[in-house]
Amino acid sequence: MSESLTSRLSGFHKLSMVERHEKLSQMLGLDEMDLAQLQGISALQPGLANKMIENAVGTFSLPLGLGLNLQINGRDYLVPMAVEEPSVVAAVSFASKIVREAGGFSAEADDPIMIGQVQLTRYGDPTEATKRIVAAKEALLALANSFHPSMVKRGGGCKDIEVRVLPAPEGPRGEPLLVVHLIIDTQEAMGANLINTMAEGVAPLLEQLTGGKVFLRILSNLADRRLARATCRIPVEMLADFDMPGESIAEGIYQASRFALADPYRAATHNKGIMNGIDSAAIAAGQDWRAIEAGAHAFACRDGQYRPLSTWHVEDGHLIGRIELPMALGMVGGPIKIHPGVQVAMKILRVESARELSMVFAAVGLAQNFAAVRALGSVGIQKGHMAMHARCVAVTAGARGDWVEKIAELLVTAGHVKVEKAREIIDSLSEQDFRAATGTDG
Ligand SMILES: CC(C)(COP(=O)([O-])OP(=O)([O-])OC[C@H]1O[C@@H](n2cnc3c(N)ncnc32)[C@H](O)[C@@H]1OP(=O)([O-])[O-])[C@@H](O)C(=O)NCCC(=O)NCCSC(=O)C[C@@](C)(O)CC(=O)[O-]
Ligand SMILES: NC(=O)C1=CN([C@@H]2O[C@H](COP(=O)(O)OP(=O)(O)OC[C@H]3O[C@@H](n4cnc5c(N)ncnc54)[C@H](O)[C@@H]3O)[C@@H](O)[C@H]2O)C=CC1
Repeated sequence: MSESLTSRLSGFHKLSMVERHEKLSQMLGLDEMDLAQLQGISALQPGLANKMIENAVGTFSLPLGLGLNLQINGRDYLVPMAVEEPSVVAAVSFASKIVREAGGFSAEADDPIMIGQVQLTRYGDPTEATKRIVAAKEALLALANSFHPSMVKRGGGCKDIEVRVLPAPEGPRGEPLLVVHLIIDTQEAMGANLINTMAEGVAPLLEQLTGGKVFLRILSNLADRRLARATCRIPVEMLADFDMPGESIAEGIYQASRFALADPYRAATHNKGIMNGIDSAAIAAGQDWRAIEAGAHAFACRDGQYRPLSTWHVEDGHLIGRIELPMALGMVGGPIKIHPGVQVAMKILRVESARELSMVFAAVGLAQNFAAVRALGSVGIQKGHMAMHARCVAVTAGARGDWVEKIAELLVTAGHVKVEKAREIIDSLSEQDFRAATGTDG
């Protein structure tokens, strides 16, 4: 495995899957088991699936693609992406190709600090209850850490206690809410289970200190102390395309950013585009993508209005993009060391820490967004997206084998990417071609 591996794999998408495997083997030293995993031959076995979840009746597959061309902080990354939607992987690779020519992404991530919440009720006077909890901070920290001494040895564990008094919501009980936050360094883990253990562990002492009653004890997915950020800076002239000057493309991207900043209806779609990339990478890398989603959307409305997670503006002849969002990821825990597909994905990703993984995901999100808003602000999304979606349309209409590409091309040329059109094309084929195209020639 070479440190200087390049993610710039021009024409990778034109290779057959076998050729792509050969290329990956050469570059990353993947062994036969890894390749068998990619080919689905040694995919997640039912026996293991039965240990992972309840009522297991089988396993479920998704296409796995490789996001290419990514360069972050001077290092190249190949990003495995598990996703069912056409054009997502192409879009990340496309955007990353432009950004690397402009110097690549810069990214950074906070320390892995998470929040565990304990909800206290019937505590009496909130000021007095708060005072007692704050006074017992050292005892609470020691108690929390006693449930995970190995985390403390690693340099993590519960680092601080905060008390929040929140106004009572509408309803019959008028008591303000008293919420204790455990501020926990989870090191290389996403941390949910260990945080929950600590939150449950300190609850009896909190009840004893305040005379109150604890109800919920659980982590917060609004991981706003564990943010990842990525930026890119592209000379405007590099954006020229579709017979349009770079200035016009940059203007379209800037207008997309303004639209999303002003309007939650647009911001939701803008952020969906970002999550196209992040979720796909998260699924492949065995991360809890519901936790990432929940954190991202809660963070997006932190000032009271739902806003975009990324912004774009032009400065000194450069298009500047920025993204910032919570990123609670792990290199250990959950399915990460168990799922065989995740093992291969991690070999391909070559990240050494949860922080590094967070930076990669942030850059993937920004790349995905760049590709979408570049298309949306110029020729529209359908041109690039529908060209790739045409293959799914052809399959839906009954095409099989090599005929899928042929029919997809005919659909794009006809400018009519619809199942009815694909059926019409298939029905118009000679009997021999029809049989070949629909896989019914025996
Ligand atoms: C689709 C492209 C990339 C085509 O763009 P293109 O101009 O045909 O690409 P190109 O031929 O210039 O190729 C440049 C690079 O892109 C990659 N690439 C190019 N083609 C392929 C391919 N077939 N398979 C794999 N990779 C591909 C590949 O890395 C290639 O480098 P090369 O290998 O040539 O050195 C472009 O039109 C694009 O980025 N469109 C946007 C697509 C998009 O955003 N899709 C997301 C789904 S839509 C959605 O759900 C979100 C949305 C839109 O609602 C979000 C929002 O509203 O903000
Ligand atoms: N609201 C949410 O997001 C919730 C998520 N979950 C699930 O919890 C799981 C994540 O919980 P975790 O506690 O992260 O996983 P986990 O319960 O598998 O624990 C990870 C363990 O790895 C060990 N470890 C070894 N080396 C480590 C290192 N260098 N740094 C840190 N820990 C190290 C620690 O003992 C730690 O407890 C995910 O599967 C998630 O789906 C569970 C409940 C709620």
